[in-house]
Amino acid sequence: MTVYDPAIRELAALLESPEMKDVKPEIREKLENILEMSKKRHNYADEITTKHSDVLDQITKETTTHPWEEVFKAGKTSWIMPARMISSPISSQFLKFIVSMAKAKQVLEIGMFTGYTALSMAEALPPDGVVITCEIADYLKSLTSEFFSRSPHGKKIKPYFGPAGETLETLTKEGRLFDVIFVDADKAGYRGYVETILQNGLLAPNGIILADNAFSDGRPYLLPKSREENPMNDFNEYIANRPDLRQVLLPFRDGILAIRRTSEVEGKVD
Ligand SMILES: C[S@@+](CC[C@H](N)C(=O)[O-])C[C@H]1O[C@@H](n2cnc3c(N)ncnc32)[C@H](O)[C@@H]1O
Repeated sequence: MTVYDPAIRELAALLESPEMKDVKPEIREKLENILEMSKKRHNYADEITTKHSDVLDQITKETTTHPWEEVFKAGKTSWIMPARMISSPISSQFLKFIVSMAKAKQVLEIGMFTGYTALSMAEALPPDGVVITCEIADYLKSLTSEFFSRSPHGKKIKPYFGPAGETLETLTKEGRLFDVIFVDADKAGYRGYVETILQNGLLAPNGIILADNAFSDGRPYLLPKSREENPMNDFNEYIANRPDLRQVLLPFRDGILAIRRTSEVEGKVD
């Protein structure tokens, strides 16, 4: 289980630390209970949320067991891709809700990895719907193509390989318009991606942008707020300070910042 809340990680570390040896047993027990309650809350959300499809389950398991370190050592990737980058059943279900509620036909994803969220969103689209997903790592071409071939929804997914900034320019030239945009790639790139999306008119009327990892493991509210050291805070504040946008930070897992145009959120009166 990935723990995203730094307060819980701190508590777990404290319980393992030598400082605990002088602490009264009843206090230790209370602290252990607090940690347990947090795990139970997390597990309860997983239990109650609708389970993901069999193919998404296979992708999750095979991503976890994939030999990422060997692949890197063989020079096939430029870094050891951490399996923990894959999203969870809760995020999968949430994305499916948004795509279906938006009656989306055109979806854009920035950051495909092993295709878990791309396939999740494809599962919620009508037969003529499309998920365009951007990915920089060529190694993932054959892996994801094989994963997508296992699902009837896989044919709705069109991966574009290369740096996402360049792909956004290509998509602009192609005259694309997206109803739902899920941003889940390099954190330092988020601000530029969203600026390009809005400036180049890639977001359809009534469209929504969802930016994953808005909490970035606690960095935005725990680290100094400079742009270089804290790109996720820089992005979150940039969005929060734009009067033409409305946003809500959904505090589940590592946080998702949902963004819409102000004119499409604020109601009118006669
Ligand atoms: C967090 S993972 C995406 C996880 C995926 N959305 C999921 O939930 O299963 C981020 C991915 O973005 C890719 N990436 C990083 N920088 C990128 C860039 N500049 N352009 C395109 N893709 C990039 C990485 O290679 C990685 O596969």
